[in-house]
Amino acid sequence: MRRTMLFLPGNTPNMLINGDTLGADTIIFDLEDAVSPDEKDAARILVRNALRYQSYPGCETVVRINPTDTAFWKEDLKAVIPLKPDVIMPTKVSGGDMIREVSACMAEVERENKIEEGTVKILPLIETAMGVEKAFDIASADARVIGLFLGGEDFTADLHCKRTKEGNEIFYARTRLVCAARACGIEAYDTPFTDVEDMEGLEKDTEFAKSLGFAGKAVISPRHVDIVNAVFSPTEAEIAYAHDVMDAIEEGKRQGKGVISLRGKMIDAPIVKRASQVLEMEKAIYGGAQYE
Ligand SMILES: CC(=O)SCCNC(=O)CCNC(=O)[C@H](O)C(C)(C)COP(=O)(O)OP(=O)(O)OC[C@H]1O[C@@H](n2cnc3c(N)ncnc32)[C@H](O)[C@@H]1OP(=O)(O)O
Ligand SMILES: O=C([O-])CC(=O)C(=O)O
Ligand SMILES: [Mg+2]
Repeated sequence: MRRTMLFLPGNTPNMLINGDTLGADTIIFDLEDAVSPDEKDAARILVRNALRYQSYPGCETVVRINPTDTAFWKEDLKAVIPLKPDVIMPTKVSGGDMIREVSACMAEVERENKIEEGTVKILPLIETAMGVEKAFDIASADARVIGLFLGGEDFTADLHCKRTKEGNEIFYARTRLVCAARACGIEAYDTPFTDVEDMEGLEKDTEFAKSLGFAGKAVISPRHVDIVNAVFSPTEAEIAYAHDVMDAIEEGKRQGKGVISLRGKMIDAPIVKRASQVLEMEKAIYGGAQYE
C-alpha cells in the first residue's frame, strides 16, 4: 500500500529524522533534484546514516538516485544499497535498458555486501517524453520493478509546455503510465501537487488521479499527507458495499447463480473483483475487517 509517498530532501537532517512520524506510507530520501550538485556528497552520507541509525517502522523507504548520465548515480547506489532501503528510484528513465543497467549495478553491490540479489526493488521515475512513450518497456524491463512513478515537472519541461493545476498537459502521460503498469501487474503512482497552501486544489487533483487508476501519489509536504491518504482509502460506505457484494455472491453461489442482483444492480465477476480490492485495502489499513 503506497497511498502517500513523501519526499524528504537528502540534505535536511531535521526532515530525515522525523520521516516516519508524518503519516506517509512511503518516504523517499532524495539525492536528486532537491539536492544541489555541491551538496551531493553530504546528502549521500546523511541518507546513509539515516538508514543506518534511524528506524522507520511502518514506512517503506525509497532512495531517489541521480540519473545514469551523471557522475553521481553509482556512488549513490554504493552508499545506500548496503543499508537495504526497500526501493531505489532511478530518475529520468527513458527505457528498459536504463533499468537493466541500474539493476546490474545494484546486483553487484548486493553481492559485495552479501545481500541476496534482487532484495532491493526499483520504482522508475518517468519524467521525459521518451520515458512516457517507453512506459511498457520500462515496466517490463526487470523483476525488481514494482511500479511506475510519474514526474510531471520535468515531463512538462521536456514537452516545452507549462505545468498547470488543471493538468491537461499531463493527461496522456498519466493514462499511459497507468495502462503500462497494470499491463505488467504493477501499480502507477502520481506526480506531486506542488502548491503547499492549496488544499482544495490538492484534493481535486488527487481525486482525479485516483479516478484514472493511480494507486497513490507523491507529496512534497507533510501537510498534504492526510488529504492524499484519505482520497486513496476506501470510504466506510465503499467498504460496507464491498462486504454486501461478497455476502450476495456467496448467497448466489448457494443458489447456483453466477450473476445476481443487489439493490437492483447486477453483480458479476468484475464487480466482485473490485469489491475484493476494497476489502484488501480495508485489511491493509485497519489490519482486518473494520465494518461487517
Ligand atoms: C519536482 C520534484 O523533484 S519534487 C521532489 C523534490 N522536492 C522535494 O523533496 C521538496 C520537499 N519539500 C520541501 O522541501 C518543503 O516542503 C518546501 C520547500 C516545498 C516548503 O517548505 P516550507 O515552506 O518550510 O514548508 P512548511 O512551512 O510547510 O514546513 C513546516 C514544517 O514541515 C517540515 N517539512 C516541510 N516539508 C517537509 C518534507 N518534505 N518532509 C519532512 N518535513 C517537511 C518543515 O521542516 C517544517 O518543520 P518545522 O516546523 O519543524 O520547522
Ligand atoms: O518525482 C516527482 O514526482 C517530481 C519530479 O521529479 C518531477 O516532477 O520532475
Ligand atoms: Mg524530476
